[in-house]
Amino acid sequence: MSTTVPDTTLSASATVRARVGVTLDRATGRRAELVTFHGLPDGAEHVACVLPAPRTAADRAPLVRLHSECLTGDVFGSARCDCGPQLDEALRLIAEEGGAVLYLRQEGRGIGLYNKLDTYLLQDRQIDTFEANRRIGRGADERDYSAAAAMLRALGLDRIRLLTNNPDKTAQLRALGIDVAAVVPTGVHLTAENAGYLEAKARLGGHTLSGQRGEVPWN
Ligand SMILES: Nc1nc2c(ncn2[C@@H]2O[C@H](COP(=O)(O)OP(=O)(O)OP(=O)(O)O)[C@@H](O)[C@H]2O)c(=O)[nH]1
Ligand SMILES: [Zn+2]
Repeated sequence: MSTTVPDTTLSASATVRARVGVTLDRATGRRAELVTFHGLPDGAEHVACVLPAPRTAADRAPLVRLHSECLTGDVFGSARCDCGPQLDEALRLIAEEGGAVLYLRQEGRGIGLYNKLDTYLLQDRQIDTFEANRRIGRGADERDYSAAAAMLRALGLDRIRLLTNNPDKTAQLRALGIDVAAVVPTGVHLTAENAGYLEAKARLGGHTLSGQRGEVPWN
């Protein structure tokens, strides 16, 4: 699913507003910093969760996940999608070697929570996840990652390894001047309930769902 690739010349800059220490009891038990920003291009309250590199970590680009908000999956643990397990996986992997999760307030691939829930009603009638967005007059995927690029720059993370199965994230970040040195696939968190959704993402959205671990150099 390719969205509009942003123009690098429009690439916004942001600065760090606050760094707040927290312990991530649910996912890892590790200390982390929640970072807020001034000047994000879309005005949304995106937040970065930064985990320091353990002393033993190899000297390589930090691991980063762009996680789009999914209240149903992340908070309630809905099995309609794979977001909750992906977030926990990202926090675990990033705690092991250092890096950041950017928690992006892009609920429903950018259409918002109520609209996403409306599309769930359509999906209950066998309409796929992308077509359901279109049926309510919205884009299949309305996300752009300009704010994410600005956050990475403000954190000094210009060169990263990106944890994703979504090629659009990599393409957009690169167009915005972030050096994505490698792509690390996320696991495939398949359930009976999310099988159709994952199949549509692979077939229509170009997501790689090999289930393979191991990073792919990006060039
Ligand atoms: N509109 C819509 N949004 C959904 C649906 N299921 C999950 N989402 C949203 O999709 C976003 C997660 O995007 P995904 O495409 O699953 O994954 P991704 O983050 O783009 O890609 P990965 O990095 O590989 O995980 C979150 O904002 C979810 O709220 C759905 O059926 N319809
Ligand atoms: Zn989800």
